Amino acid sequence: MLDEIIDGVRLDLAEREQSTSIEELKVAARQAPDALDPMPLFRDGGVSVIAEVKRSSPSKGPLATITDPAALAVDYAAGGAATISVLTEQRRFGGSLEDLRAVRAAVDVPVLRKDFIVTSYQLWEARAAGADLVLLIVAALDQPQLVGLLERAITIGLTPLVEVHDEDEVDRALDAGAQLIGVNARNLRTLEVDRDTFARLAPRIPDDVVRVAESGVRGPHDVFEYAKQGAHVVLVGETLVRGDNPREAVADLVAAGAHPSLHKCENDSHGQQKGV
Ligand SMILES: O=P(O)(O)OC[C@@H](O)[C@@H](O)c1c[nH]c2ccccc12
Repeated sequence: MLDEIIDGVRLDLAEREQSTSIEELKVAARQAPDALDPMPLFRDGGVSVIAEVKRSSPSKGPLATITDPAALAVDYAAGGAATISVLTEQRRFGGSLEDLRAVRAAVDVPVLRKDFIVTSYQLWEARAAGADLVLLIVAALDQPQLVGLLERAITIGLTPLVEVHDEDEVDRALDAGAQLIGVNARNLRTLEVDRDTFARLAPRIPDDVVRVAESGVRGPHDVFEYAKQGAHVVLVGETLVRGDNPREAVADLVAAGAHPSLHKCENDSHGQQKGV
């Protein structure tokens, strides 16, 4: 599935490159407000929630009718989301840069461009649209591409969230210098979710790196479990867009990640709970 998605992404990209030059994007990026840094909040005890604006998925088709992505993002932020993720991939996820711009204009928290990034043109697009973070998927990139895009993202002022799904990808992310690593429970090749992925890979990620547990979070219980396994951040899409009160749903997830028994001083060096 990943290769097909990326083929589509490249076709759409070629079209946008026809209408907007990278120079134009650089001008727009310089005019954008300074990027926000999400890292201090992510490192700040408790478990932060990244709430995602997600219209469709390749595995499930349409998830929800989101008529107003900005209003949804405002609800997420009111519920305590530390960052809003916006899917901008069009063909399989039904997203757009328009959604990203609308969300950016509506909230004060950092915004993540969630897409299949393969060229620096997309990084400039993200910054020009007001994004603060970008996703870089290790499985979609060879090592020189990953290193190049990661360094370029940082130069542009973007915080890269580097996504991994197995041991080898964790090592590649660390070698590239990633400071923010997302473990995706969903295998993007088969689209299957395995919630044990995070627990397996987390011990490989050093404590000074921020660990994000991505995908398959059904509710507060999963946040609590991921927190016990050493997650600093959880990224949640489907559960939030399908529910009927996104503000409360985010607040419940935030509360689960702030549970007193998860307090940092009770954690050992891998963030695993001691004796509880
Ligand atoms: O809807 P879920 O299962 O809560 O998952 C959210 C997010 O992790 C998922 O959308 C995602 C993770 N990595 C991606 C890469 C591309 C597109 C989408 C994703």
